[in-house]
Amino acid sequence: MTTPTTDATRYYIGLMSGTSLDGIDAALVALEPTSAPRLIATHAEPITDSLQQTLLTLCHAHQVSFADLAFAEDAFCRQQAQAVKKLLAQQGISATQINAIGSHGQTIEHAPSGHAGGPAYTLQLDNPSLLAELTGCTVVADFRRRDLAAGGQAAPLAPAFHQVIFKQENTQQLVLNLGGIANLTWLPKDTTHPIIGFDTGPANVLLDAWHAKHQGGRYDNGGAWAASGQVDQPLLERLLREPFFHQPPPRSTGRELFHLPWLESHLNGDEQPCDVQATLAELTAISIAQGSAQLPLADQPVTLIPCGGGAHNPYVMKRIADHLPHATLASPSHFGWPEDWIEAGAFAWLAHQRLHQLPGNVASVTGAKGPRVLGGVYAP
Ligand SMILES: Nc1ncnc2c1ncn2[C@@H]1O[C@H](COP(=O)(O)OP(=O)(O)OP(=O)(O)O)[C@@H](O)[C@H]1O
Ligand SMILES: CC(=O)N[C@H]1[C@@H]2OC[C@@H](O2)[C@@H](O)[C@@H]1O[C@H](C)C(=O)O
Repeated sequence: MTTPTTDATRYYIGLMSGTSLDGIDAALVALEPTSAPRLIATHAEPITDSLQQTLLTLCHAHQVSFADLAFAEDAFCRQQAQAVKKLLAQQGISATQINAIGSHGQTIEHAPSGHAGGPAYTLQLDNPSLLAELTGCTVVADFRRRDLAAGGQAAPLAPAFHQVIFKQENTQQLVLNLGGIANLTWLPKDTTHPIIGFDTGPANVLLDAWHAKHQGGRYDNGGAWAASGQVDQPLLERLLREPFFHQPPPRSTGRELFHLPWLESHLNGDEQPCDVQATLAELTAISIAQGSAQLPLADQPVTLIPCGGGAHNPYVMKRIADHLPHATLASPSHFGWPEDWIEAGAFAWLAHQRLHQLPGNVASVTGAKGPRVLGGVYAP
């Protein structure tokens, strides 16, 4: 992360806070006309327990007051600004050297097929006007809704960036993001096939929630608790009946489907908690394997690039590797992108795409009618 920059270097900051609600990731990225995006520096701003609770409540609320929404948005935006300021201070860079911040915002609800017959929507809590004011930087935000307006799922958006940073000639690659939700990006060997990418289902969102309920703390470190349990096969089969797992791509999902009450509605009540955790790890692995089986050429050798916080969970990674015997693992760090910084990096790159009037989506991934320039620009 210390490669020298040149005069033509353009700095962007990507801000991402995902479904795990664990923190705001800020990535400083150098984008030069002739080379691949480079990660220069990073800062993770933890989301305080109280803001995490507020956001969780919003995600699962049936009714929300405007005042609560405004309170959460303001608190979230101020933590984003903190993240930017710390990143800049750490690098001795001024706001004027930043071309733009790409702000994903916090997804509160994602309903790409609408709800109860209503219009499709995806809702990210974000206040790009305030962020521009607090940081003095141009902010690009609202990346998902243009893809949705063009008939797409609005997610996942990272596949375009995966192609930019990972693509190698004559190699079939599968990028796996193990966040709250897991998603796959298939980068085909040749250009006769389009890129495919989709959410496969829950990953840490359920593992974290079940662990918090029974063990406390934010996550099952290393998957040790899951490893102490036995997979409950009948429970696994009941969970796998969920129609989302059987949908063809394009598909995307979130906390609105995969939450603790969803899990609890499938329990008999006599399960050992550690066995449920082992079953959730297995559900993550099997739904990824089933997703990969939906891809063309799925049984041929493939390079699997694991990203996201779940890549730090050796138990889940072992279960995935066992279900994908044709895959050879390659660390994203070999490509200059450590696993925890790819999504934030993607939003820096998406901001650059927006400022240059270039498309941010991949229509073959999201199902949109075509490539679209994503996001709105907020001047400093
Ligand atoms: N050492 C570890 N052991 C087990 N799990 C871990 C470890 N480190 C991180 N994780 C998991 O990774 C999660 C954070 O992952 P990440 O930051 O990729 O999620 P996210 O970006 O919020 O999700 P999404 O990609 O769905 O938006 C934590 O909540 C935890 O479940
Ligand atoms: C609606 C939404 O916020 N979706 C997230 C979530 O987290 C992982 C997965 O579900 C992916 O679809 C997406 O995020 C990444 C950054 C994406 O758009 O590629």
